[in-house]
Amino acid sequence: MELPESYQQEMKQLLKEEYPDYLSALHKPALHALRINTLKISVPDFLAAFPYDLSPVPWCSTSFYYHQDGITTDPYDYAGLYYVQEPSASLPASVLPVEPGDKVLDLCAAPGGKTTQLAAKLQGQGVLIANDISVSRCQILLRALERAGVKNSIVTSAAPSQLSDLFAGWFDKILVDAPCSGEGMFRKDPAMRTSWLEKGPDYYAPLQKEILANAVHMLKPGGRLVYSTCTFSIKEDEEVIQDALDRFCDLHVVPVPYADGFVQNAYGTKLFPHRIKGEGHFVCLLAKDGSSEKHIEKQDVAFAKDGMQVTADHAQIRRIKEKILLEPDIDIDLHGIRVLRSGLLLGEDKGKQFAFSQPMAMAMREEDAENCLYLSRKDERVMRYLRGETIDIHDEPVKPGWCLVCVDHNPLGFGKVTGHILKNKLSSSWVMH
Ligand SMILES: C[S@@+](CC[C@H](N)C(=O)[O-])C[C@H]1O[C@@H](n2cnc3c(N)ncnc32)[C@H](O)[C@@H]1O
Repeated sequence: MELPESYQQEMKQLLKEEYPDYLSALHKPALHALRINTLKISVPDFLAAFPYDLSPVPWCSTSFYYHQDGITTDPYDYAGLYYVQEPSASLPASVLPVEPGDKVLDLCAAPGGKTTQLAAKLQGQGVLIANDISVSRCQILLRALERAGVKNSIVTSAAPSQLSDLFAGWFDKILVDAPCSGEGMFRKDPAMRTSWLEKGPDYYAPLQKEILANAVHMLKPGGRLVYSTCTFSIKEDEEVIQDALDRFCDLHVVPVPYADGFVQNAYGTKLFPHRIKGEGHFVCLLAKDGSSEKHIEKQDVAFAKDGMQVTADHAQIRRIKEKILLEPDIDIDLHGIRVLRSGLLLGEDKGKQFAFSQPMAMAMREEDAENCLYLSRKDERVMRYLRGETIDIHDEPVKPGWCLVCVDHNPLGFGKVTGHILKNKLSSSWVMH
């Protein structure tokens, strides 16, 4: 589909002599990137082990372009070692200065690309509230957090106005990756051009202003907030920031580091597909005046059973019927808010036996298990295990009973060893099809 006429006029005004370059960029293929999950593996260790060609995305130290197929069916993807993320989408969370121990809110979080990036920055310390108004999209978000091995998140599905007073002045860092008209997606997803005609900047701008105002209300003095969109419209970007600056006199814009091709003004940074290798984004970093203190907790063993353990920062064990969860200990009563998951699901306690959950395996490190089966990524048993099959044990030194199955030292899931057989304990919804 052609670009909508009124959009063409807006972009001509915005880009002036660069407009033809923008148009020709729309005919080039979209670019693909993956972001290494540094909650599980360091960048050098991942690059040393991963067999595909990767090249760095200039504005995000954990993001890399890839050019091959097969990335989304690789065992390392299954192990949560990376997340496939459009290159320019890695900028917002990379400029939010999240530190371990922070209380972080991702207000429009689903499907979870930026949430998992924020969780990696927290390194398991502090708490991450991941919210999205759409319950169905929250299910995808929850799975992304589980696969990434995140222990300290709470997934809620609420309108920002429902959270605003409850969490007034509570968060150190907030990401508002707002719903938008998606102009930056026109190359990757031409269907966005049709939805732009139905819901364009005039539809989204009032919604974005309201979402951002609620977010600022939840930010601590001294806190930082990123507002981002994947659109170029001044109405949805600069004018939304101006509205927040008009409403909150203790708010100001903070410059973000420049990378080649960025377009920067007093409101933020724009990424255009003819200037950078990516689809397009707008990012603004805001600071609230003042200062606040926080302290980092040390990680303790929080749960241990049958030779498997999970460590956590400031967490408590909670039982909901048979389900056992490791829950971040926050001082806010979430009664009345739809909570899809609070913390990490450890497993189900059925009296005589305890069944470990797949999210627990994803949140463990090899040293958290007394009994591990180590498989190399070249071993054909890796894919058989991921397909839910029983696998043979060769001469690996594993003991009978619960066992953590690892690919190159990275946990994939549980099994139970009897003799020379490993019975597969992947739950059906995690089996690779
Ligand atoms: C751009 S997407 C977020 C993408 C996500 N941050 C990521 O990186 O994977 C915007 C999200 O805002 C949510 N949304 C729509 N209206 C909303 C509202 N009024 N309040 C909060 N979230 C809203 C949508 O469901 C959608 O998931």
